[in-house]
Amino acid sequence: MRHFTRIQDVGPEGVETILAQAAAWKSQKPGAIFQSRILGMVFFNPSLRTRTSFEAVMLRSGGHAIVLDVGNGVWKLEDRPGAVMNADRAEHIKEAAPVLSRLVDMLGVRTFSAGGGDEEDELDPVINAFRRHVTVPLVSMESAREHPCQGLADVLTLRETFGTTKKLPVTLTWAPHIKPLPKAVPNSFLLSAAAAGCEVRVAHPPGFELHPQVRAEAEAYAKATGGSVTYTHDQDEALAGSRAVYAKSWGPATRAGHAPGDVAALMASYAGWMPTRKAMSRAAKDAIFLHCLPVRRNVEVSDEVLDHPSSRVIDEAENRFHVQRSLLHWLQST
Ligand SMILES: NCCC[C@H](NC(=O)CCC(=O)O)C(=O)O
Ligand SMILES: NC(=O)OP(=O)(O)O
Repeated sequence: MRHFTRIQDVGPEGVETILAQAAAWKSQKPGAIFQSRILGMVFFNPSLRTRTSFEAVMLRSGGHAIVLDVGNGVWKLEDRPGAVMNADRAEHIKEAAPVLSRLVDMLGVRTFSAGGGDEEDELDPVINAFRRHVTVPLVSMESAREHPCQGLADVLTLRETFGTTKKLPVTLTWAPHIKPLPKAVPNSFLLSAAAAGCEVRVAHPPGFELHPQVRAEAEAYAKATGGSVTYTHDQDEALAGSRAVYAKSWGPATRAGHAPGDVAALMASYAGWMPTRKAMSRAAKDAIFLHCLPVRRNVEVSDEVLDHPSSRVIDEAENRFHVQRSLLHWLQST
């Protein structure tokens, strides 16, 4: 049985297979490939695109989706092994995952970082608790470490624009925000772009490094695909000649010793990292702008960048549908 909670579950080869099918089915609709199939979706956090795109995939392919919002009409779920459940979490994932598995054909879970730090995010406790206890294919709808469906949609968008991603220079740039956001999206863009053979440049202020294990994994993909990954604290240097600019905010590498106010102040001190047209003008003439959304306008990215014709953020969101249709089919096919 296959699961997809991280890019490592499919590797560069699987990325190619899933994206090729997604591209083919985008132009030639496959029909009722999920006839009478049910996708269960468990949300610990809010969503607009993920919820709608997965549900649309199932409905448009002859299947059905059941959406559960944890803590809102659904029991709060415990993930910790051996927990004494004397607080507000009434049900353990040890029961919830196998019960749902008896009732649906595939299960999706969204569970953001709990803010316990980078090492905890690497362990990805909630999605991995599901992974241990499901008996149907499990798909990540964003967890603490990765948002792999987003990564696939990002690469499909690059391919549609440029034809190929082989050695394509792309920049993943840190962007400002009012609070420290999770690293799942930057991790996934880095991993997916490296797996697709891009020349990935990562720009962030000092102290916002991505986890060494994520970087090592990206390095291995780049080595295997003829791509490359480099890091800089100089946004302009990264942007020079880039064909795509991917903006995303994320929190500092470690919050140890930072009071919440200090982190906000630290992030505010880098307000100048917000992509503007001036920054975009350093990129290649045909450069596109990407962001996973939702985006806080004029904090994270300026209006002029989001409203410029070079922005592909809406296409990128639509591509979630196409990659997920292909992915769910791939998960079901063994
Ligand atoms: N699924 C796409 C991004 C989700 C999440 N963003 C957020 O939580 C934004 C919240 C805000 O702007 O208040 C993140 O960065 O991982
Ligand atoms: N990009 C993305 O996952 O959006 P949602 O959080 O709205 O699902």
